[in-house]
Parts: sequence; structure tokens; C-alpha cells
Amino acid sequence: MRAILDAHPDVRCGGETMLLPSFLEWQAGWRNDWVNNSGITRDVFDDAVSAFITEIIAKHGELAPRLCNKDPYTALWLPTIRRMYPNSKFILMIRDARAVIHSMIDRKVPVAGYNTSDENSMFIHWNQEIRKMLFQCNKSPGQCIKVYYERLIQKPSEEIQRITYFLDLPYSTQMLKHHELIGAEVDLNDQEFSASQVKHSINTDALTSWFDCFSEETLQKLDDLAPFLSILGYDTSAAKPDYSMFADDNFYQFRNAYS
Ligand SMILES: Nc1ncnc2c1ncn2[C@@H]1O[C@H](COP(=O)(O)OS(=O)(=O)O)[C@@H](OP(=O)(O)O)[C@H]1O
Repeated sequence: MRAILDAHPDVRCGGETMLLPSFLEWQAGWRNDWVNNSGITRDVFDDAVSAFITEIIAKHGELAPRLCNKDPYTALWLPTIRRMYPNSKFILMIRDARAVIHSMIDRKVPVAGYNTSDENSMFIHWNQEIRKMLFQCNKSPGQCIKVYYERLIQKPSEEIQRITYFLDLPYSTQMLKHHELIGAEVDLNDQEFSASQVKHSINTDALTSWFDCFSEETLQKLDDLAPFLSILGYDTSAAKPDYSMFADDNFYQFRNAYS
């Protein structure tokens, strides 16, 4: 998603900072003490925190009319970020937890809170995190949209138009060709875990890469471990679900209040 946005002439996301998720967690821990007679009010602390974030985002790449940042799970801090950046907009990327967890295990992506040697606990953790992020996103109408990975890769042009409309940006066909702009408009850091895939045009290869990778026992317990999977419209009854419904023209008409 961030490479697609980077391909827009007015946008610069750049690679993951790998720092902001830990920084956001750290600053939250200090907030309990702001009324400790030190004179550091919430506003003062917000100014200091946002100054740090702005410097990192602005200076870790080229300046552009629109700056963006992509780091995993920053949506957990949506209320704090919204308060500090009232004009900010958020894209909550949603993907089948089975694919997310398979990706973390297979690529050995270290994400805080996930124990890659216990797949059941990973589904439970995903469920907790997505619940919080959906709740925050739903409480931010006009400022947060949900984008389903399974729809983005099957209907890229429609989804990208939806995203640019939400971001109040002109649609750019360059966004469909991010792979042709790597090294120019799109800066790609080979340290990023998915760099080898991002180099390709938008494709559906990763849709089914998790098939046959989980134990039968885990797959049968999914509705207990991660009830948000079916709330979000994923078929938990099949070992090899059909994702074509995410490409339906009326996909958004059938979303429930949460999804
Ligand atoms: N061009 C293109 N088309 C379709 N899908 C693509 C593309 N580039 C990356 N990907 C898939 O995105 C998954 C990684 O996303 P992220 O970069 O956000 O992940 S990560 O934070 O680095 O883990 C990762 O999923 P998995 O393969 O399941 O790990 C990638 O395959």
C-alpha cells in the first residue's frame, strides 16, 4: 500500500521508520505522570511528541506536498495521533489473519506481542489488535478508511480511486505502476521484509500463500481464537477460502457496522 501511495507524484511515505511504533508505546507510558505538578501538561507533552514524530517523518525521505507514514500497528494510537495532527487521515489495512500470521512466521517478521512459536496465541493477539484498531477507525468517520488487501489486489484501480478520493488527491494512474517507479518516486529499502514482492506489479500471488500451512486443529478453532475474522467477512469454514467476493461490485454494500 505504501509503495502505491509513494507512486503518486504528490505523496511521499518512504520505508517503515521501524521506530515510531516503539516511540508511540513509550510516550503513552509517560502520560500517566503529566499531572505530577511538573508543569508538563498534556498539551506540552503532545507538542514535544509531535515535534519528534514530525521530524522523523519529514526528514527520513524527500519532502513532498503530502507526507505519509507506514509502520505496523500505529493505528492503535489513532486517538493520540488525531489529537496531535487534526487534519491527518488514516488507512487501516485489513487482511485475512491467516495470511498475516503466515507472513510473520514465514518471513520471520518481528512484530511486538506475537509469539511465532505458538500459532493459536498469534490469532488471539491479532483479534485483540484488530478489534482495537477497528474501534478507533470507526470512531473517526471521514478521517479513517478501511482497505481490504484482498480487494486492493483484485480491484486495484477501483480501490486506488476510492483511496485518492478519501485523501482528497487527484487520481494518478502512476499508482497502478509503482513497480516501474522503484528507485525514482518509490524509495525501497531492501531491509524491509516484503521488498522482494513490492518490486512486482500488483498481483494476487500472496492471496493463497497460507493455504496448507496451519494445523487442522487451529483452523477448526478460528471462530473462538479470532472471531473478528468472520465479523470482517472472511470465510473461516473453508481450509481454502474463495476470495472472489472481495472483488464484487457490491462489496461495500454488504459490510456490517464493524467491518
Ligand atoms: N506487488 C504486490 N502485489 C501484491 N501483494 C504484494 C505486493 N508486494 C507486496 N505484497 C504483499 O504484501 C505483504 C507484505 O506487506 P507489508 O509490506 O505491509 O508487510 S510487512 O510489514 O513488511 O510485513 C506480503 O505478503 P506475504 O507474501 O503474505 O508475506 C507481500 O506478498
